[in-house]
Parts: sequence; C-alpha cells; structure tokens
Amino acid sequence: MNQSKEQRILNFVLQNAVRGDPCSVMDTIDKYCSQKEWAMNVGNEKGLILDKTVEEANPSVALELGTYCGYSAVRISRLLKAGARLLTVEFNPEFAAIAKQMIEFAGVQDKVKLLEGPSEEIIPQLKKKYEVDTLDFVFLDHWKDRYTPDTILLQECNLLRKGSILLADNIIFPGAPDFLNYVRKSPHFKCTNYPSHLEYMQVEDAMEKAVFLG
Ligand SMILES: Cc1ncccc1-c1cc(O)c2nc[nH]c(=O)c2c1
Ligand SMILES: [Mg+2]
Repeated sequence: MNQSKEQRILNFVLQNAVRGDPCSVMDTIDKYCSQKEWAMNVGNEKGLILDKTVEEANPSVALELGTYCGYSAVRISRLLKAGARLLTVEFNPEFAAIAKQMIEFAGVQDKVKLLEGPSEEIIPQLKKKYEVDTLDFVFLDHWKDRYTPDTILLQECNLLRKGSILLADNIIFPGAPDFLNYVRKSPHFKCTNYPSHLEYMQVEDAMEKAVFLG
C-alpha cells in the first residue's frame, strides 16, 4: 500500500529529529516540507506569529482546531507553562494517527490532548466531557468554512471569556472572507491583522487575531 505524504513526513522526523526535542521536530518538518514535499503545516514564518500570540495569551487552557500532522500542536505546547494544556481537534483519522506519533516523539504528550472528530461535535463537549471552564487561546487552522460557525459555537457554549485570544490561519490563502467579516464587524471582538506568507511559499497569506471583549 502506498505511503501517504503525512506518513513520509512522520518517518522523516522519526529518522532525523531528536526525540523529546520539540524544536528539532518543528525544524525537521519544515526542512522536509520546504525541500521535498509541500504540506499545510503553519510553518516557521507564520509560526513566529503563532509563538508571539501564545506568549501574549500565556494560556492555561488552549484549543487548536485542525491538528494535521501535529506541527502546531508541538509548536504551541512547547511554550505552555507547567500544568497548562492544549486540546487539539482533528477530523481526519489518518492525520490524527500521524499527529499522535509526532506529539509523542516530540515529548509533549503530557501537555496535549488529541481529540478526533468534527469540531462542531467536540466543541459542545469541552465543558462537561473535557472539564474545560473557559479557553484562554484558540488557534483556528482547520477548514475555512468552519471558522465562523465554530467561533459562534464557542460563544454559544460560553467557552470564551473577556480577553480570550483567537488566532486564525489562512486569512488570505485559501482565505476566510466570511470569518474576517464576522469578527471585524462584531462589537465582541478586537481584531489585528498579521500579513505573512503561505507556508514554504512566496505567496501572500495572513493571520488574524481576534480578542474576545465579553
Ligand atoms: C491545501 C492548500 N493548498 C493550497 C494553498 C493552501 C492550502 C492550505 C494551507 C493551510 O495552511 C491550511 N490550513 C488549514 N486547513 C487547510 O485546509 C489549509 C489549506
Ligand atoms: Mg493553515
């Protein structure tokens, strides 16, 4: 059976990165995906914007929508303070299986809980099933058409508090125009745009930060 691209990325990490070293795992994925096969990891340029936003939020509880191979789960969790945790949601079972191994190899498994399934089903379970009170940070990097409904769902489930920070990837490419409209027009969010580039390409992209005002 032919290996998937995601399996090839994982194998390259297992053979070339340093076990237990998140930065080594990130750098090795970036090396593979910039030199061998493009893949939709947030990458190092937008990754630095992600880092700064996570440091600003300094979250006790963070949520990621769209795990993929686990690159940003490793990237986010390496910055979390002792006792803090990241919940990451992945719909695709093959991706989830790769991400689980990537997270364990990086040694961040104690900080990361990987939840497999559709975001619209998992978000309403966060309070009771996953003992979440409110979310301090949310990284939206799943499917552009889910950014707006999931942001509304987070509010309906009372998962946001005054100061909760949302960061959305791919604002320009593939683009999330309805999300941009929604948060920028809403009196409940204070928005900031961060121009950047699509991972591993010279194509323009951007991230949008939206701070919940309560
Ligand atoms: C796949 C793709 N092809 C060409 C251009 C951009 C993309 C692309 C890039 C990303 O960072 C993505 N992040 C989350 N979810 C996505 O679907 C996604 C798609
Ligand atoms: Mg993305």
